[in-house]
Amino acid sequence: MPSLASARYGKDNVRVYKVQRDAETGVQTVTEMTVCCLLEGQIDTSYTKADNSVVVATDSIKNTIYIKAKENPVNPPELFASILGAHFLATYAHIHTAHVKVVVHRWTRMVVDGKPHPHSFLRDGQETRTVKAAVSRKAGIQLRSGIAGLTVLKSTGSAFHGFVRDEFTTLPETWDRILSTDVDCGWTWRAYADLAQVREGVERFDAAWEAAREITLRTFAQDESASVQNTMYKMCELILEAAPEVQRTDYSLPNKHYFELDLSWHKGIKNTGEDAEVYVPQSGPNGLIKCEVTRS
Ligand SMILES: O=c1[nH]c(=O)c2[nH]c(=O)[nH]c2[nH]1
Repeated sequence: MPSLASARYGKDNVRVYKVQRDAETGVQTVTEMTVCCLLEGQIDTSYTKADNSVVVATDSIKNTIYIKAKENPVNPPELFASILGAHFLATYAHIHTAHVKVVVHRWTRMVVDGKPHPHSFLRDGQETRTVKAAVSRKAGIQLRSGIAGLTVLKSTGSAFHGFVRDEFTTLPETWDRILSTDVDCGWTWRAYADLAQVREGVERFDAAWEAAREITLRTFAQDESASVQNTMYKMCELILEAAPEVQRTDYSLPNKHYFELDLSWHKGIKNTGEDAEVYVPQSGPNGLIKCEVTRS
């Protein structure tokens, strides 16, 4: 006998833009985000018995996202995701969990003639700030904040040697290589009982995002990397140190390989080892290294 093991539904890819205008200074601040909101609860009969009386239409969920963005601050995204999730629980008794994901896209203020421009912005990279909120009657508000799509490269200061060598190994050891990755990292907060607890000390969220970003970039640049594994672990440790309310940190890092190229076939050109200058960036396969670090 089949039974519905789990179910959630809602609207994905809801694109929202909000502007804040400072009447005194004329300075405008913009936020662009993509929101996904999925509901869980007593909705089984909509799947098993064609009972739509338990369905809040995904179109209504989309409308709610716009209304809540108008009524409330959209920054920090942790607060907005919590407000949105809490709304669905407060409004619909049969919904027990709202899963909200907010992806904030970069609009960085332009500097023109050396001055920050009051209303012009540029997209400086595909990096996003992310929040996943699970708002539930049982567990309160669980938040995982993160950074995705932050592409970095260092041209030296990275090694990889001492790994297992056996009959499957062709990779030479290296004491100097290129290291490049698209950073996907996250930090999971202690559970908050309700919206009031999220609001109280709300500045913790921007502070942690700034610290995590700074720690990621500084550690990537300054660490004499023994491996992706070791460098990412150092980043996790530092984020836990910087944000006391964070319980767990995680990284998922592709190792984007740049292969040396033997050009000796052309007039004996030296382009390997110490003479390597022209490399071949690889699109795949790539390493993929992940970890989660918690407080012990
Ligand atoms: O930092 C690395 N970790 C690995 O596990 C690995 N494996 C590999 O082929 N290259 C690398 N680099």
